[in-house]
Parts: sequence; structure tokens; C-alpha cells
Amino acid sequence: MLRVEGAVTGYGRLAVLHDVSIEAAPGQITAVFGPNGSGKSTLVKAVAGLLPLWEGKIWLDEQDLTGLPAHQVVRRGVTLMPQGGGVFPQLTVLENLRLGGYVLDSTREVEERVNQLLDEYPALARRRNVAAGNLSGGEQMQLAIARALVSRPRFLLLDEPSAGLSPRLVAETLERVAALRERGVGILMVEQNIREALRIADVCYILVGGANRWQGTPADLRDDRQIMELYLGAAGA
Ligand SMILES: Nc1ncnc2c1ncn2[C@@H]1O[C@H](COP(=O)(O)OP(=O)(O)OP(=O)(O)O)[C@@H](O)[C@H]1O
Repeated sequence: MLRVEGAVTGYGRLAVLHDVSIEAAPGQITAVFGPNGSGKSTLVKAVAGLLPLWEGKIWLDEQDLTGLPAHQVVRRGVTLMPQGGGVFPQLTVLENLRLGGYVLDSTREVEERVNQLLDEYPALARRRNVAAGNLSGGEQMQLAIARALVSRPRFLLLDEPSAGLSPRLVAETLERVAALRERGVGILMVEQNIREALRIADVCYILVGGANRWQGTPADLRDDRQIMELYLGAAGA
């Protein structure tokens, strides 16, 4: 399990997360929803080691991840896919994938892993020497996901994987995310597109004002009209 216990953090002196606790299980998709500014991105940044906690703990099973720098968090098996995917447009598909292996121990291991992923993502293999900026939107998202998998993460943190995508690509990208579950990867995903995210999520949390407001299954959430309308603008209706 990936567990956040009583997280408090923010920027400068401004506290953004006040006391947030969440759990994500392997092989499951845990979705975090909430109004704009409720602290969702701040939460994933803190889990990824990009923002230190002021209080609270982050655990990966029995390992304490609290206070580790981002590369150490990746080494222990928790990888962030930032908003927009974060691929480097001037670098080729192959170069982007190799960067995903920066925490692996040897160049040989990186090459093996990159080749495995090229086998799994044939559209990327066909375009391995093309600059990522020349890929279609859907291919860029595939590249972002494949790059995040190079380090063999146990948990993937996804910050709004559907942001900026056309409706067709939103569905395609979230299907690809759902497919990762079959590999046993645990997903902690922040999403604004509630309707599509509810199709694939196993467990949902709602943050409001940097604090836990609700948690349950997608079915519970769909049944709770009041919570949907109050906090999510009935977006999943
Ligand atoms: N780098 C930063 N410096 C200062 N304040 C920040 C920074 N990043 C975010 N904030 C503030 O922290 C609060 C929470 O932001 P965060 O991005 O975590 O929310 P969110 O729930 O992900 O919102 P959205 O859905 O709009 O992306 C906001 O008030 C935001 O203005």
C-alpha cells in the first residue's frame, strides 16, 4: 500500500494541505477529485518528493518515504507522470524513454527495459527516432505512460492525465491507465474529468480546502447526489 497520513504542507508560509490522509492499493486506481485549488496537485507533488511535508508521513508498505528527495522516491517504486505528460518535444521517442530509466543501475538495464516497452507499445516502436513534439497527442500520452513505466514503478502518480486532450483521447488515455492495473501497478490519479475517471476508478477521495471531505467507491459517489453537486458540479452525472 501507498499511504499518506495526516499530510500538512504548502508553499512558503501558505499551508495548502491541512491534514490529508489517503491510501492507494496495488492493482487499483485511486482517484482524487475536488474543486480547483483544493490541493490535489500539491498532494501528488508531496508524495513524489517534490514538496516536503511539514507534518505527516508517507509510507510505501513498511518503508518510510517521508522527506526523501524525488529520485529516491522513484528508486523505491513511486513515479510521477506530471500534468501534460512532461515529454521533451525536441528529444526522440527513444531518448525520452531512456530518460525514464535514470534511476536504474546500468545502461544495459535501461536498454532492456526500453526495448520491452517498445515491444509493448508498437506505435512508439515505429516512431522511435521521431522527435516527441512531432507525435500525435495520443502518441505523446502513450510515450509519457511508457516513460513512467521504464523504472518499473509499483505506484504511478498521475496528475490530470486527461488535461488538454480531446474527448476521444481522454477515453483512450484513461483506457491505457486502466490497463496498467493488470500489471499490478497501483495508480493514484488526480482528475478533473470526473465522468471519465469514475469509469475506471476503484476508490475515490474528494479533497476540499486541502482536507479530506469524502471517500468511497464510484458507485457510492454516483449515488450521493448532494456530494456530487456540492463539490463536483454534478460532472459525473
Ligand atoms: N508553486 C506554488 N506556489 C504558491 N502557491 C501555489 C503553488 N502551487 C499551487 N499553489 C496554491 O496552492 C493551492 C492548491 O493548488 P493545487 O494546484 O494543489 O490545487 P488543485 O486542487 O490541483 O487545483 P486545480 O484543480 O486547479 O489544478 C492553490 O491555492 C494554489 O494557488
